[in-house]
Amino acid sequence: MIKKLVLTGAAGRLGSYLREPLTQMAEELVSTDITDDIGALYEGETYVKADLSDLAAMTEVLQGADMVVHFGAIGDEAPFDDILQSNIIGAYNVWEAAHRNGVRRVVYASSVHAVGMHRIADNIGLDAPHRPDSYYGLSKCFAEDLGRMYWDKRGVESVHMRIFSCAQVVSPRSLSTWLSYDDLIRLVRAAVSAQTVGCSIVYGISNNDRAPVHNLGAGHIGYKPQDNAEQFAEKILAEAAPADPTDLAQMCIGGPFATIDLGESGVAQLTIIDDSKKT
Ligand SMILES: Cc1cn([C@H]2C[C@H](O)[C@@H](COP(=O)(O)OP(=O)(O)O[C@H]3O[C@H](CO)[C@@H](O)[C@H](O)[C@H]3O)O2)c(=O)[nH]c1=O
Repeated sequence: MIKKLVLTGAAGRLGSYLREPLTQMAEELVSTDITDDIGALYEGETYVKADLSDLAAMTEVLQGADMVVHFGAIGDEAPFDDILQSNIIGAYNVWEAAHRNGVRRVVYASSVHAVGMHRIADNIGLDAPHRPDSYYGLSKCFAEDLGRMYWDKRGVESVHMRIFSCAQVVSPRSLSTWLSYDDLIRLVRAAVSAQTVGCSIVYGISNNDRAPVHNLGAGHIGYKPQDNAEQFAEKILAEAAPADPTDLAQMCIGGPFATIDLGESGVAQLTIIDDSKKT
C-alpha cells in the first residue's frame, strides 16, 4: 500500500469524488485546496489549506509523499492572467515541489481541451499533437509538456488524464464525451496503481459507442471503463435540434470551446514588461 498520497483541488467538483477512494489506496491522504474547510474528513485523511501559486507552501504539503493527484486549478476558460497563476504557475509549483521531495508520480487532471481543435471525424489517438481550443486548454498543454520534461530530466513519473465530460449526459455531444463519475474513480485508481508509467497520456472517457478518440497505447495504465452513454441516446436524440455539420462546436472534440473568442476571454490583460523602456 502507498504510504502518503496528496490530492490537490480536494474541495472541487471532481476532487470531492476522489477523496474517499484515495483514502482506500494509501495509509495517509493529505487533501489540499484553497478553501478554509472541506467538511468532515474520511478516516486516514487530513486537510491542509494551501495555495497552488505558493511554491514554498506546495513544497511543504508534498513532504514525504509518494504521489500527488493534481486536480487543483481553474477548471474552465478564464482570462489569461488567471490561467497563468493557477494552472500554469500552479502546475510548475506542483511538479517542482514533487521533484524537491522525491515524489515518484504526478497524476494530473489534464483535459480534452488540450486537443480540442482536432476534428471528431479524425478519431485521434494518444499520439495526436496538442491542438488547444482555449487558454484553459493551452495551460493543459503546458502541464503535459512540463510532466514530460520532469520525467526526461528529473525522473518524476506522470499520468496525464485528458478528462472529457465528467457530468450528467444532457446533450448529443455528451453521448460521445461522457466520463461517468465511477469511471473517473476507476481511471484515477488505475493511474495511481499502474506499475510503471514514465510519462503517459490517457483519455478520460467512458466506454461510449460514439467516443471521438481511442486509448490504444495506454494499456499499461490498466484503465477499464465500465459505463457507456449509449443508454441515454434514445431520449437525448429525440429531444435534440438537428445537427449542423458546419458548426465548429459540433465538428471539434472540444465542443463549444472550439468557438471561444480568445479576445473575449481576456487576451488583452497580459502586461508585457519591456525592460528597454525602464529609466
Ligand atoms: C484556482 C485554484 C483552485 N483550487 C481548487 C479550488 C477548487 O476546489 C478546485 C477545482 O475544482 P473545480 O473548480 O470544481 O473544477 P473541476 O470541475 O473539479 O475541474 C477539475 O477537472 C478538470 C477536468 O475536467 C480539470 O481540468 C481541472 O484542472 C480540475 O480542477 O481547485 C486550488 O486549490 N488552488 C487554486 O489556485
